[in-house]
Amino acid sequence: MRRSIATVSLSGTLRQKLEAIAAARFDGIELFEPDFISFTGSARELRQQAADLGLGIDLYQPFRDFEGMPDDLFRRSLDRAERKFDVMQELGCPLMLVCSNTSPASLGDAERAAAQLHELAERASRRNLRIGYEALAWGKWVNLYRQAWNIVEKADHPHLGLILDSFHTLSLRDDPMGIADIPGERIFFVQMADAPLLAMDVIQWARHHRNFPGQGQLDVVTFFEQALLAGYTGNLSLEIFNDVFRETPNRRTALDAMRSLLFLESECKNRLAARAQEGTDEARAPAATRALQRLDLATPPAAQPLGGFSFIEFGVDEATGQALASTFQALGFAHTGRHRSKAVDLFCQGDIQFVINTQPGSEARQRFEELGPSVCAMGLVAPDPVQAANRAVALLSARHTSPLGPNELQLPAIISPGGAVVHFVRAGSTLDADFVAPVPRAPAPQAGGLTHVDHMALALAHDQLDTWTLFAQSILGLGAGESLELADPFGLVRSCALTNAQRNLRLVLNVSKSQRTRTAQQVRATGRSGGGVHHIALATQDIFATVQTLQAQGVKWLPISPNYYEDLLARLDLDEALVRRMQTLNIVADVSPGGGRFLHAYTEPFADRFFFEVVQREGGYDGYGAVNAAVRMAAQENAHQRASAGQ
Ligand SMILES: O=C(O)c1ccc(O)c(O)c1
Ligand SMILES: [Mg+2]
Repeated sequence: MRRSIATVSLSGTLRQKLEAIAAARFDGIELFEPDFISFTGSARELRQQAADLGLGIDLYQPFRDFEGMPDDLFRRSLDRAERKFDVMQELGCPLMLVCSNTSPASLGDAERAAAQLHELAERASRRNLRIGYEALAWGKWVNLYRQAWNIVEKADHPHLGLILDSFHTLSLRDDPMGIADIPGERIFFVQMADAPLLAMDVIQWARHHRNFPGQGQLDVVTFFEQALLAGYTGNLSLEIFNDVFRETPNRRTALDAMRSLLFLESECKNRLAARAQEGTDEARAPAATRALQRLDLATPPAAQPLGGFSFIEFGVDEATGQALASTFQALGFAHTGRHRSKAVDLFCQGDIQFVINTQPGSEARQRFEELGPSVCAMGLVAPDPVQAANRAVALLSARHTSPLGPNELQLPAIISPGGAVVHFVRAGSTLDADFVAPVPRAPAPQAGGLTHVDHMALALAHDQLDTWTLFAQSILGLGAGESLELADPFGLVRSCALTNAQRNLRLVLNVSKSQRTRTAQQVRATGRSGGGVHHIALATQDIFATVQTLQAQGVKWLPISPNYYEDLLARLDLDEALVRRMQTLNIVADVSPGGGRFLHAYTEPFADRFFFEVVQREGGYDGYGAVNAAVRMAAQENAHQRASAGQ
């Protein structure tokens, strides 16, 4: 299919937008009229620039408030259209988008609307142009694709067809299932947009909060599959009005855009293949088969069920490495290995492997120079690591190869947004082969009963959230969970959780909505890349024993206000003796309606950057203790102020 994107979706001047769109290998653009009006060159020059970049100008949009007008206004609009047709011919653009009328002057008479669109299509046909009619969710009379299709059918002109936009249909919770019954050749264009579910006015939602498929919560796969079942073979296009995209570097946005289309195509292809084979849907099976035969939908290697974190690697300098090693040992990690050929150390506890990399000149070290102490790489368990990396590359991740020492294994790896390396490793494999027994630097600590990494939380710059969400969904196969706003003493932090179906790989993405929160300060401190690890949560089956043991080894737990425990007693039906024990150990709690319970405690931050959390999940608890985040952030701020005052 031809892949295109509306110019409104990206930041920059029109010229810069075209360059970013071409670099991401799109076939064409939807030219958003305001972008053309403010363009400094002529239509012919734009046509040439686009052609030089290998881009077609596939759609001119939008043409507003046309159909269903009183006669005098209709005549004036025809003149307006003829002028736009002149421009389109100069641009070499074959199709105009007419969106449903929002004018108070318009009349709700479908016959009139059809007759007027017929006339417009007739005028367009004289110049070999075509008209596509789109239902806007807030059109005065026409909001639904069925209404728009009804008018297109009535108008009955070969140069008039329907334009579908997933946002308008799905935002109104209209049923897309009827789309498959529309003749595919009468659908002239399909615009795709996803969006988070927000309770707000639909115009505001549409003009500020759309995002790419795979970044939101609308069922865009079902929508697009319906168009394919209808027999649609035209453009697969993105039209995204998004306040953050307007300021995000447009090369990244364009790559995300292409990734989202490849992902959408492959998801639809899987659906169609299932429909064609299973015989579960007799009525649609032939249409699914035809669509698969006709279309060259993207086919990345299949998604795999990833396991959890195999290892997490920290890139630091020697001094920070020493401090981190002490922290790990206090947390009950044994120093089990020294790398054969590099300044790299391995610390283990349960199934957790932490790596400290201080190798001068290494990428880990470069990352430290750029970001400060952070996670530079991680290993994720995959049934077939090579295929997992190949899927990521097919979905536009950069492949990563590291310089190998003697006898070292090359793990398939890719670069995640922001630059950390993601390695894929087989279940049960360890890093031991690359490491030898270290010279003991300190008496071995007592293990703290930590078993595995429960989740990793990242602090991201605000324009990285959508990029990360798409990466996590399309490449790591995670699904979006709760998205919450948490109150820091100096502003709100949005926290979005993602997890896989097996619940053994969990990520939390934090973005500060204020410039003044600790999260925002940490993100700023990481410089250009904007973001890094925020905290790492480690699981235990006995948090009381763990916290006590680790405290005795020097771990400093974040002090929680006594008021918190009084509130806990009032709020939750917890045993008082239990709560008092929690209080002595600074353990906090959450419960879920289904009877699940979450007990957790936070360490004081490491180097003012990230912290560790110890967590105990019980009874199917599936969240992250977000109710306690405000208390945690206030406690961190108090600790920070105390530390600053003490200096
Ligand atoms: O917000 C708008 O006005 C607008 C214009 C054109 C479109 O295709 C659309 O989906 C929305
Ligand atoms: Mg649209």
